[in-house]
Amino acid sequence: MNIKALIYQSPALSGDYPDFDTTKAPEDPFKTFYEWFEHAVKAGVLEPSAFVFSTADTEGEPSARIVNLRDMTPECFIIGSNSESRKGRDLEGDASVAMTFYWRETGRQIRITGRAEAASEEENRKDFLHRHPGSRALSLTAKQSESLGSMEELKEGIQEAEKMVEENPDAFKTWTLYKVIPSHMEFFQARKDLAHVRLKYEKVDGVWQKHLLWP
Ligand SMILES: Cc1cc2nc3c(=O)[nH]c(=O)nc-3n(C[C@H](O)[C@H](O)[C@H](O)COP(=O)(O)O)c2cc1C
Repeated sequence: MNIKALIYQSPALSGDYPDFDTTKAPEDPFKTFYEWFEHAVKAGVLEPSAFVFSTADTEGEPSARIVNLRDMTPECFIIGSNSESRKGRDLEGDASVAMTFYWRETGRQIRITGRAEAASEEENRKDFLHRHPGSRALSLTAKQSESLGSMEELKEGIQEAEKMVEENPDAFKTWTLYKVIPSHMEFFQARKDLAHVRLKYEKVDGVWQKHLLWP
């Protein structure tokens, strides 16, 4: 097994990348995020809403996984998950999070750090009811990240939950929206000549400031 050889067979950062003119970047990083997201959708980036969501427990033990962005407001990014999962438990003890998007097709990375807050019960209930019945049933099994004995056990759990959703569509337990309020956002545009462009926004005294970073 020679993984190094395989790695060298797959060239990194070799696409036909768009320009990122930082002199025209908006003052508000949420606007930059929206522009980049819209560009990703138009450029045919696969699953642009999937990103790495990192948390840590109270001992500082890190943990990261892919989740989907569900929405964005002028102040926050919104994800949905199970409050009893590892990330849910981490967030109860330490609200610090990192979000990392990588869009291979456009050579773009976005890094966001900030704090996550759980939405109100009413917001969670509304969002839960908008979900696909299958996703609703899965989240009602409410055991995300616990050990699973077999795939049969999962199927039975889902069937039971489907019944529960049918009988009481208002039933929701642990489905939680988390709002990430960012303090830092960095936009990285890869370039073939390796003069990658990095623009970092930082919130200082409530005002976004931006500056370039060495690649
Ligand atoms: C493409 C993709 C999208 C996912 N989206 C979500 C999501 O939006 N919410 C979620 O809780 N888990 C999502 N997952 C599952 C998580 O990666 C993870 O397995 C799960 O949330 C348990 O993580 P935890 O034990 O660290 O809390 C997704 C997985 C993949 C591969």
